Amino acid sequence: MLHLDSLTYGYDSARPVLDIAAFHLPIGQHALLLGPSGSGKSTLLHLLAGILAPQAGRLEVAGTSLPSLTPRQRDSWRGRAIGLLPQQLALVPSLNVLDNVLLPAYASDQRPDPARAASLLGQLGLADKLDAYPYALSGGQRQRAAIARAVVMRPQLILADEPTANLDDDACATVVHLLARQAAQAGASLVIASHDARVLAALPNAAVLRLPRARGAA
Ligand SMILES: Nc1ncnc2c1ncn2[C@@H]1O[C@H](COP(=O)(O)OP(=O)(O)OP(=O)(O)O)[C@@H](O)[C@H]1O
Repeated sequence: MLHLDSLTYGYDSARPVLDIAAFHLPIGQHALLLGPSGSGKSTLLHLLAGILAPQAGRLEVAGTSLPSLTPRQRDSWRGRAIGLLPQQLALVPSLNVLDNVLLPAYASDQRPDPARAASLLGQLGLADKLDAYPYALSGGQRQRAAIARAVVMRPQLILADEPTANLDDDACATVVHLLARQAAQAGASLVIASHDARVLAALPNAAVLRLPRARGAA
């Protein structure tokens, strides 16, 4: 599913943020990117999603070598292959919950499937919130809507950025298990970036990639 070798990335070419010798993840397995703040977890998720392009090294995701794609090809590939659960959930305030979940289809020119979106929202306990707007949801409900949006297109890989930040222990375990279950149902692998050790306890079989503290960081 993932093949990373000699992968480097820096926002400024003089100072690499990431330098990964090797990391390989078999299909269907889950991975945790662990590391302190500033170690490059979000940067790596953006590389895996094809939002950023590496400066050097091998980066293969679900059989596609990302460095060989143009930015436009990466955008189209992302729409088909990747489900993203960003740190700031990024629900669109002017769209109701159902339309927020259908957004990845509109964004990638694919046919929206409202029945599937509604069914996912039902599984996530939001059956009565399809017409609600994000402002009228609790934080946990917004997060579940964002999980539905991340899996609705049956992506090969789901990328979740700090999904448990600010959650208590019970809610933390619930969110990790929801993500893992939805990934399994969609036939997807799951990569969670986190500095929260509780995520490891909730997903004990995941492969772990630990990113070192950034050089020069306190
Ligand atoms: N767009 C950007 N331009 C320049 N530098 C950036 C940019 N985004 C991140 N950085 C820098 O890259 C480094 C890694 O940031 P990143 O957000 O990937 O870390 P992180 O491990 O996800 O941190 P956190 O746990 O705090 O979210 C940091 O030093 C950050 O300041």
